Amino acid sequence: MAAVTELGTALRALVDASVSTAVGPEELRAAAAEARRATALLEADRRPPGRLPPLDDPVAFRRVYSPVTGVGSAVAPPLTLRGDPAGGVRAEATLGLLYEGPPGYLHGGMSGLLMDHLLGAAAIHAGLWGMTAHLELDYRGPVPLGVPLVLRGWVERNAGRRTDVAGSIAAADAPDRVLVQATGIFVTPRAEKMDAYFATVTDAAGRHTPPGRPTDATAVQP
Ligand SMILES: CCCCCCCCCCCCCC(=O)SCCNC(=O)CCNC(=O)[C@H](O)C(C)(C)COP(=O)(O)OP(=O)(O)OC[C@H]1O[C@@H](n2cnc3c(N)ncnc32)[C@H](O)[C@@H]1OP(=O)(O)O
Repeated sequence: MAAVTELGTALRALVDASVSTAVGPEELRAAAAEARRATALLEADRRPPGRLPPLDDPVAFRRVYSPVTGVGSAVAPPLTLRGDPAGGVRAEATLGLLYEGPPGYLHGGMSGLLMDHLLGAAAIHAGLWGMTAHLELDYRGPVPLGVPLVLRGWVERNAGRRTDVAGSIAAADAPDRVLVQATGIFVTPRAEKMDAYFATVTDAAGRHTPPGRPTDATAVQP
């Protein structure tokens, strides 16, 4: 885990530098050569899609390469999710130029990614694992880059396999002024869909590890 985190941290610094650098073409080409060397090192042994990395824990929903929370991911902020005393889950983040949409502000699609994850995590936190069936966002104000943000997700209601969830993004110093408001419907797939989607998913040891067991609400830190 330390090595995965070390590489993820180094890659995030690299990616951030690559989108904010003002150096000339010679330095860019030298950096590209270094990046290709690192890629060749990592390509020596790769896993196929559907086989979880050894450090993933499907019961705790630990995904080390998640594009949102993965400590080993170059593109994840990465967010740390916590149980919110006000209900649901929350995370704090300060996002950089990698995620820029309008100059100085967060790309709207990135808000969608983050909200999808927060809402899904809120459902899981309540013991209601499901896949995103519907996600709707209201963009009420641009989300600034380089400023601490607070992201929240909470369950509104549940009926059978369907869970209605909501969430928000706001600046940490103005948490009541919602910049992005999200609502979503998460559905636990019917059994035949679960089988069709996840029949071949295994952990690193080759054991079948489909997501979504009823007790899977364990990953949020207190
Ligand atoms: C706290 C822990 C930390 C966790 C960390 C990890 C967090 C990870 C977070 C990751 C987050 C990211 C997560 C991701 O990225 S999930 C990836 C993106 N999502 C998908 O790929 C899902 C694709 N869709 C499907 O496979 C199916 O449509 C599903 C499985 C969703 C439903 O197919 P299924 O055949 O099983 O369902 P059903 O048709 O019997 O319907 C059942 C009920 O649902 C209602 N319904 C269905 N669809 C809609 C709709 N569009 N609007 C409104 N309602 C809808 C429907 O009316 C019915 O309600 P009712 O009539 O019974 O009342």
